[in-house]
Amino acid sequence: MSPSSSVPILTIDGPSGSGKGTISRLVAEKLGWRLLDSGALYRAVGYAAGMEGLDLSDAEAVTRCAQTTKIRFQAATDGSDTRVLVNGHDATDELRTETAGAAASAIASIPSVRQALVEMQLGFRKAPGLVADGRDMGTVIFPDAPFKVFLTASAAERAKRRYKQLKEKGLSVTLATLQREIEARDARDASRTVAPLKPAADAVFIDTTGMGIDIVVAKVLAVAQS
Ligand SMILES: Nc1ncnc2c1ncn2[C@@H]1O[C@H](COP(=O)(O)OP(=O)(O)O)[C@@H](O)[C@H]1O
Ligand SMILES: Nc1ccn([C@H]2C[C@H](O)[C@@H](COP(=O)(O)OP(=O)(O)O)O2)c(=O)n1
Repeated sequence: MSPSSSVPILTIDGPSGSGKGTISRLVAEKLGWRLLDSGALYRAVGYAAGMEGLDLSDAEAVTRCAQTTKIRFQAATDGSDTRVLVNGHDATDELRTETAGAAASAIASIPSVRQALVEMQLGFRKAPGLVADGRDMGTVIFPDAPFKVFLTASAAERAKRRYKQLKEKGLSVTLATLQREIEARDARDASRTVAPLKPAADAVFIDTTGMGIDIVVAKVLAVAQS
C-alpha cells in the first residue's frame, strides 16, 4: 500500500454546470484539503493542441501533446480564481470558454490522452486530503476514495447557470446555444467507451435543481464527514 492511499479523498463528479467546481472549492476550503480540477487538465491539453494547430481527432498527435504539455496551477493571493499556466502562458480566461470545454470533451474521448494525465492526477493525493472534481474521479482515478458524490441538475438549469456565469465575465453567449452545447457535451462524455461520465456505484447522488449553493455545500460536507 502506498503512503498516499491513506490520504482521504472526496470525489465530486457530474455533468457541465452541475456546480462541481464551485462546490469543490468551497468544500475544500472548509475541510482544509487540496483541490484537483481535472477538467482544467483536459481543457489545457485541448487548448495546447489548438495552439499547435493539431487536428483534435488525430489521436497520436494529441496524445503526444498531452504527454508534453506543461500544466501548472498557481493559487491567487487575492482570493480570485486559481490561474492555470499552459506551457508557461496564463491561459485561465481562454480555458473557461465553451469552445475550450468542447475541445476538452473531444480530446478526452481518446483513451491514450486520458492515460497520459493519470499520473499527474494521482500526484494530487497529498495530506491532509483531496477534493477531486471531474467526470471519472470516483470511477477510474480514485476508485478507493472513501467519500464520493455525483452532482447533477436539469440541463435547462445548468445552461441558465452557465449563461449567468459567462455573461458576468462579459462573454457573448445565448441561452439556447449554451443548452445545446451542454447537451452535446453530456452526450459525448457519457457515451465514450473509456471512463464515461456516470456515477460510481458507491457515490451519493445529489440533484441540485432548485437547490442553493449553501445547501449543496452542507450536503456534500456531510458526506465527507460521514
Ligand atoms: N446549486 C447552485 N445553484 C445556483 N447556481 C449554482 C449552483 N451551483 C453552482 N452554481 C453556479 O453555476 C455556475 C456553474 O458552476 P460550476 O461550479 O462552474 O459547475 P461545473 O464545474 O459543474 O461545470 C457557477 O456560476 C456557479 O456559481
Ligand atoms: N475527469 C474529467 C474531467 C473533464 N473531462 C472532460 C469532459 C468535459 O466535457 C471537459 C471539460 O471538463 P470541465 O469539468 O472543465 O467542464 P465543466 O466545468 O463541467 O463544464 O473535459 C473528462 O473527460 N474527465
